Amino acid sequence: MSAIEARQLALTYADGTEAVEDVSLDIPEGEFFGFLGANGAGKTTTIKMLVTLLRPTSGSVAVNGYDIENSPRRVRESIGYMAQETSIDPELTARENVRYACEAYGVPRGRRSERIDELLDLVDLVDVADKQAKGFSGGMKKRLDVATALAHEPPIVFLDEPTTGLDPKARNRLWDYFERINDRGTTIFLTTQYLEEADQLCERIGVIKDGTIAVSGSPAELKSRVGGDVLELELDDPAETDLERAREVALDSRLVAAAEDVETTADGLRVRSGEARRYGTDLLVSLRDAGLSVVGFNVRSPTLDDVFLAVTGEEYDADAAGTGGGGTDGGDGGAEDAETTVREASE
Ligand SMILES: Nc1ncnc2c1ncn2[C@@H]1O[C@H](COP(=O)(O)OP(=O)(O)OP(=O)(O)O)[C@@H](O)[C@H]1O
Repeated sequence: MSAIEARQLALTYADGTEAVEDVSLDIPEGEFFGFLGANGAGKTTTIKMLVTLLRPTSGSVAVNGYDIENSPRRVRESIGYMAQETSIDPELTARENVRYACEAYGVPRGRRSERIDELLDLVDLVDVADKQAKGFSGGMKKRLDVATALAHEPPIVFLDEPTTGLDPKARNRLWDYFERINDRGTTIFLTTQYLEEADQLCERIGVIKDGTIAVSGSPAELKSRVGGDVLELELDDPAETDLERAREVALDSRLVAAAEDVETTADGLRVRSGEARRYGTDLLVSLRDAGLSVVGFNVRSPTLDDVFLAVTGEEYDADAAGTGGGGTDGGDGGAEDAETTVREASE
C-alpha cells in the first residue's frame, strides 16, 4: 500500500489563484520524500490538502489508505504534521506541551508518561523538560514541535520547512532526528528551502513548478539528468558584452549541445556538459583567443541547485520565504537561533 497516493490534485483559492493545478504523487511506506519548489509554487497548499486542512477543488488523495474527503478523521489520526508556524504554547513547559499533544492525539492514559519521556529523549530536551518553552531558542522550539507532531507514533509525518531560519548546527541536529524517525519505518514528507537538506535526507524528490510536478526521482537520478558536469568560469571584471561574447564562444565549442546548457553568471559562465572534464580546457583556449581573460575555472559534479535551475529556469531561492533574512546557507542564521536562552546541560 502507498503511504500517500494523490491523483490530479488541484486547488484554486477563492480569489482565483490556481495554487495547485495537477499534482499526482505515489509515496511508498517508509520513504523519505522531499517536495521542492520556489516560493509560491504550491508546496504548503499541497501539504495542507494532504493533511485535510484544505479541501481540494478536484482530484483525490488517500493517506494511509484513507480517503481525505470521506475519512478525514482517520487521516488525521494516522499522521503527524509540523506546520511552518510553531504549535507549541510558550507558557507551558516542554513536558506540558508534549503531554498536551499526547492528550490531544489520544495516546492511552496508561501509556502517556512513558511516551512523554520517550519523546523528550528523542529530541534531547530531557534536561530542560520542566522549563517554559518561551525561553527556548529557535532550534529547541522546532525540536519541541517535532516531538509534539510525533506524540501518537504516526506512520506518516509531514514536515513543512522544519528547519527554516535555524543555524547549521541546529539544522543538523534536526536532520539526525528525522533520519532516526525514518529509520524506524516512518514515512516522511518534507518541504524545505534548503536543497542541501533534501539532498542529504531524501530518497526521492519531487519538484513542483506552476502547480504541477515538473520532475521527480532520487537525488542521484535528478543530478544525472543534468547531463554531465558543471563547468564554471570567471572572467576578469567582465562587461555585459564580454559575458555575451563568452557565451557565444561556449556555444560554438564542442562542449555544448544545447543553448540552455550555457548561462551567464554575474562574472562569467556556467556550462553544463557531459564533456566538461575532457574539453573544458579547450574552451579556455578559445576564450583567450577571443581576447577574454579567464581568472577562475572549476569543473564539478552537479548539485540539486543545478537540477533546480535546469528544471525551472530559476535559482532555488532560499532567502525570500519570509523568515526575516539570513544567508542562503544559513550563514548568520539569526541570533535568535543560537541555543543560548536556555542552555542544555550537554552543551
Ligand atoms: N489563502 C490564500 N488565498 C489566495 N492565494 C493564496 C492563499 N494561500 C496561498 N496563496 C497563493 O497560492 C500560491 C501557492 O502558495 P503556497 O503557499 O502553497 O506556496 P509555497 O510553495 O508553499 O510557497 P512558500 O515557499 O512561500 O511557502 C501562491 O501564489 C500564493 O500567493
